[in-house]
Amino acid sequence: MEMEGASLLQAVTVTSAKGSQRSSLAVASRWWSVARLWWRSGDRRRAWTYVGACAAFSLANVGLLLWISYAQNALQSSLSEKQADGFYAAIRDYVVIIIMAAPLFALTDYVDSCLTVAWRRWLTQHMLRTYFAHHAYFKLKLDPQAIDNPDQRICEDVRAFCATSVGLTVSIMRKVFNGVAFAGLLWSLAPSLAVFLIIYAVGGTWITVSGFGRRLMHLTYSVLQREADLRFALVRVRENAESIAFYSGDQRERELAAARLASVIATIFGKVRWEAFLSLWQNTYTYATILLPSLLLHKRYFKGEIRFGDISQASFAMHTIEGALSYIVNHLAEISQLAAQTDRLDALLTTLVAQQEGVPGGVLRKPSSDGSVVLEKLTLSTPHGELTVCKDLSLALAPGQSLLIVGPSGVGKTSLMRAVAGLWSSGSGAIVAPTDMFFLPQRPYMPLGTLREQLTFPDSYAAIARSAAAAAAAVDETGDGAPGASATSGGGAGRGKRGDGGNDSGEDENAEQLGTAGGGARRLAILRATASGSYRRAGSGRPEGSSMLAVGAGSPGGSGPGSSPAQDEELRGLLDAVMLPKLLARVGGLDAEVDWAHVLSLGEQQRISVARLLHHKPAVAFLDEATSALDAATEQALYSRLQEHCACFISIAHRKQLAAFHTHVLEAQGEGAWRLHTAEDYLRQLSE
Ligand SMILES: Nc1ncnc2c1ncn2[C@@H]1O[C@H](COP(=O)(O)OP(=O)(O)OP(=O)(O)O)[C@@H](O)[C@H]1O
Repeated sequence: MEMEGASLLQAVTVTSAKGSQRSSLAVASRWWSVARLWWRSGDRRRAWTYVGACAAFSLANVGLLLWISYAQNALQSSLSEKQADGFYAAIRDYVVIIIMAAPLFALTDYVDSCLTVAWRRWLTQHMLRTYFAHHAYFKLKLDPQAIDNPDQRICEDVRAFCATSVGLTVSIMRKVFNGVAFAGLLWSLAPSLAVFLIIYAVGGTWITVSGFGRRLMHLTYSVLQREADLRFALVRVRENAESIAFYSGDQRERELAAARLASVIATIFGKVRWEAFLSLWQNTYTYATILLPSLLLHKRYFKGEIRFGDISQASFAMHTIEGALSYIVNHLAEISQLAAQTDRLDALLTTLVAQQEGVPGGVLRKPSSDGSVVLEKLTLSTPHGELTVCKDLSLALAPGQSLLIVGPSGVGKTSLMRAVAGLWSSGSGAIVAPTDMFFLPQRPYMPLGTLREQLTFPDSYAAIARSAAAAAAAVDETGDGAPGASATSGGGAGRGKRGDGGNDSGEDENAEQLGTAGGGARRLAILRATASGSYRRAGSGRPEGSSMLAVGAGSPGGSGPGSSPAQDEELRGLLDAVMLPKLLARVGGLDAEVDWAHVLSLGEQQRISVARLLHHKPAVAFLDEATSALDAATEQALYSRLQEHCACFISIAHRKQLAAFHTHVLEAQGEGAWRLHTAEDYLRQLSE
């Protein structure tokens, strides 16, 4: 089916002006490069089954049409010749045709819709896998000019691409079948009509493509882009509602949305004007041939060479073939729409794949076998090289040691962390680090979900369920439910398992890097909430659990997805540890779901982030001003917890007194230079 689609678009080039040839061919090849992903994937059997069913129903449709044309011929001829027997026979045929046509047409539409939905599901899943692999969603943001609105491309453009592709390719397939089936019939009745039709359709297609094709495609692309920009402006308002309200930025944001709406409307009006011209041309083109069969055949009819019904059958055949040959003329708007959607999807996929392959060279990353973090002659710059963050920086941090990074705002402290996390790699030198690291970014991220999911983020849902199962099993074994009795593999191994667990998913074709950044290395898991409220997924993984803190019982807790008494106890303990013991009662338990980013204060969000860190217990923890919104006493209490539970941690902070909780201090000197102190030396210098 997609072959016909490609050849349709290629056919545009045959009849198009020289200038637009390359672009039509390029569109066809881009369409094919997106379409073939499914046809060649592990799901290709389903794809080809649907295509086979579509082809079978299309053939049945053509057979029925041919039958209708003969029944109509018989009906009209018998009427004009006053033959009652012939008339009743034709009526009988018509009744049978109608009885067969109703279910056939319904089934045809059903199979087309199934094909569209199955394709959309696969392509969206593929896009999501690619988008979330190797932090691609983050890297896209580094060059916002490259790809606009990836979210709209993944949701809306994929949906429209599949629907339009199926609609066009299936109807092209039917037109081809119709054209072939009726060509012989028309040739036998009126060869001159057949020759005329071919010339007419070729000329009409050429005028349509060269006059309207590129212009409409460009306008369609612009409409899609501007509509996505408008939606994005409104999403940003929703996400930043409180800040905008504090600034009283209502007027400014409304003006921005209104300006974007104006841009959408102006582009749509431009498109509508061109569509009106196109419609004028299409109508003229179609109606000009309405009388042609009668004009060409009436003399033969008057001479008695053909029957009356032959004229209407020739007319039917002519319009069927004309519909097939003039497909591009009559469907240019949809083809332009498909070309624009194809462009947007192909550009997104190409960019995502290029990001996965990475830029050759740059900072080298090596795994650390002993849990130490080592920078070897690290020279790091911003992604496009505007600024050098550090030059030839070397340091080694062994397990048991900790580092505080200090320096003025904008000097490059977070950038160093980005490099260790693998988010930035422009520069030279090497970074040796364990895979088991956990990063707390400057702005806490509160995902959608329950309090339980806030505390265990970024564990996949599957990992949460496994963790709960493991904890429950441990409770069963010991019989006392004490959290210390649950699996104690530790957060480090835990995150390794989280990655492994993802490999169980048969859906996942692209292996994703194991977790280096806390918020990013989350495997896609296909889940269903079972009737009992627990989660299940295909395949099984090793149990994962990490209960680590002494806990107090009695605070309210839920029994939602993935929960177990032991895990609930562990999570309550975490809340106590970060000094949020009353939160459970306030929000209604571990399985309460609220808009956390807006309900919790920034300091509370930061404490939830630290609880996540304690839950995961990584080999190395990174805190980027992760306690900046807390009062000094709470901050110090949290750092004391961190010292107890983390073998190695690296912090960025502006409060220099935090050096007391670290063994070393890395101080920015400016111009890419850094100086390493022991914490004691640094504190002594501060007090002097
Ligand atoms: N994606 C980017 N492209 C280009 N420059 C960037 C990018 N991200 C950050 N920068 C620049 O790199 C420099 C270092 O940024 P970074 O976030 O590391 O500073 P910082 O020392 O952590 O600052 P602060 O203490 O204010 O958080 C800044 O001048 C910043 O504007």
